Amino acid sequence: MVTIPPPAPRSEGAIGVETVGMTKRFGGFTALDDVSILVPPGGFHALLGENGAGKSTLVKCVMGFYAPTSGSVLIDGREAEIDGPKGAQGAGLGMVYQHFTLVPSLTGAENLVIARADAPAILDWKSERAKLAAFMERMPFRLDLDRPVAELAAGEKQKLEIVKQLALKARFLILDEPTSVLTPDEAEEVLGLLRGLCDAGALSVLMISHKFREVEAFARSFSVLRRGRLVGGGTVGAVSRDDMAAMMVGERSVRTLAARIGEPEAAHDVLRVEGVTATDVSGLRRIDIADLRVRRREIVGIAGVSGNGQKELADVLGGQIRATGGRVVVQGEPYRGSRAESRRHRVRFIPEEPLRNACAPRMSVSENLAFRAFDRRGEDIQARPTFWLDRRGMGRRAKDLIARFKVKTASSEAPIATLSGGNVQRAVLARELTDPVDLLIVVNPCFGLDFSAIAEIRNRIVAARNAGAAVLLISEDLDEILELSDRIVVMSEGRLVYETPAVTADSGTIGRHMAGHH
Ligand SMILES: Nc1ncnc2c1ncn2[C@@H]1O[C@H](COP(=O)(O)OP(=O)(O)OP(=O)(O)O)[C@@H](O)[C@H]1O
Repeated sequence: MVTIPPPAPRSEGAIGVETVGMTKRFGGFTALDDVSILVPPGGFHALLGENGAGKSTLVKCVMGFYAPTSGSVLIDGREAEIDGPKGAQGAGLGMVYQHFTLVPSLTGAENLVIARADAPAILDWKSERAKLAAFMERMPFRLDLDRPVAELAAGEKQKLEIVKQLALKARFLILDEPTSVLTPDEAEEVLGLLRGLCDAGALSVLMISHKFREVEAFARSFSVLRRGRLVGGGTVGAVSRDDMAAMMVGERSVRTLAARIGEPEAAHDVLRVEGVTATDVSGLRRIDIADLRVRRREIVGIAGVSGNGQKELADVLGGQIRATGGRVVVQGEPYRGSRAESRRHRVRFIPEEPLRNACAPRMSVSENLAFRAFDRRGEDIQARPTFWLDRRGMGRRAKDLIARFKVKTASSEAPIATLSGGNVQRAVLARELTDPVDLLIVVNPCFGLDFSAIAEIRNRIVAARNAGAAVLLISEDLDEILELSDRIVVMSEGRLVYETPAVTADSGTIGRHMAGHH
């Protein structure tokens, strides 16, 4: 038999990438089990799966962050030895993450130059600029490279991340939920441009996404992972959305959103923010909140494009930064977000990026679940303090919460940082939502979660409201705000600029206020 050797590698244009029998074990746990996926040159392939399905593990094996337990990566049909991120870059592979990796204080041009592995110690800016200008001519993205990254909107930053990878000569790009920080319009633009590059044969894309709409609009083919195994896939358009969802979750049914029960109690303000002014650490961003009230049994949704002061408002309420003026009042008393005050008024705060902001990453799931009550007698957080850690009690409580909130973890003693993003989120919600709550403050609670986790978490928020909690929901996801809120307030440039009851809300009007047209 004559075997035909694969064609000699080309030095430009899209490359095809294939994983063959990829398996990755962490100790006794198999995160990835014999997964073979092909992205042809110029392909746009979506990788779907619930939180913890193994998507990140697969792409980390491709990028050389992890050495697979077995299996290999083929590039244009040839086996590739990728021994780390530098090797991946040399092989034409690039990755764009959910969160930005740019240096905020540097301009776009400076970021592009320092990203190069061969960046010289002393730069000849004139020649670098000329090279960059020539490179940008060939890009479909228009970007102002002279502005510091900190001043760019999220969509611009994401474009710059992509341009950076293309400048590093990526011919196969992995995108890990690239649109989670973008407005719908920005997402359309960025994905449309990438699809254009694929169609022109300049790039191949593998995109991790939880958004069916995006997958249907931009990807050509898809694969679905479930519990580390490849369980389905095919051509986009040939499979219905329901069938894709069924492949992701298997036999389980997904809950639909629980109904809101009872009316907000107009006479009972739980939270009042009165004339609060504050400035972020950089001193660049200022908020000025004239009057915000959240009542018992009410969800108030704060809508806004990322970076319009939502983070600073959350930081004031969470006690991370001090207000420079005005006051926050909870249940009629001044409130500064201390642990004692939050315990007394039963305030729970779920910040965004919970692994970074609400967990000790290297401590176990069990210890992280015990943060609220570890120094109290028994399991009641209102109880008197104790000096001894009750490890057995902590373990019992952790196992119970893990089961009730369906946290997927190898064990309650595993470091919480080893859990997938969605499962960290579930663990934090388990900790914050088990005891009675009077005021719940949540920031982007479903960021990066799959649709069944989203349904579950939104249900928990509505259940807290139905049980009488006042809920302040700060979210960049307008669909989430529209779905959950009783009342919607738009935040723009540090101020609350528009308010509407959710029943009569018009998303077009809200969108215009979000975009700064008041
Ligand atoms: N370094 C590690 N050590 C131990 N277990 C790990 C490690 N990294 C991942 N896992 C486990 O492997 C499984 C797959 O995780 P992975 O991050 O690949 O999921 P994912 O599909 O990307 O999820 P998400 O959508 O939540 O990001 C999870 O159960 C996770 O706990």
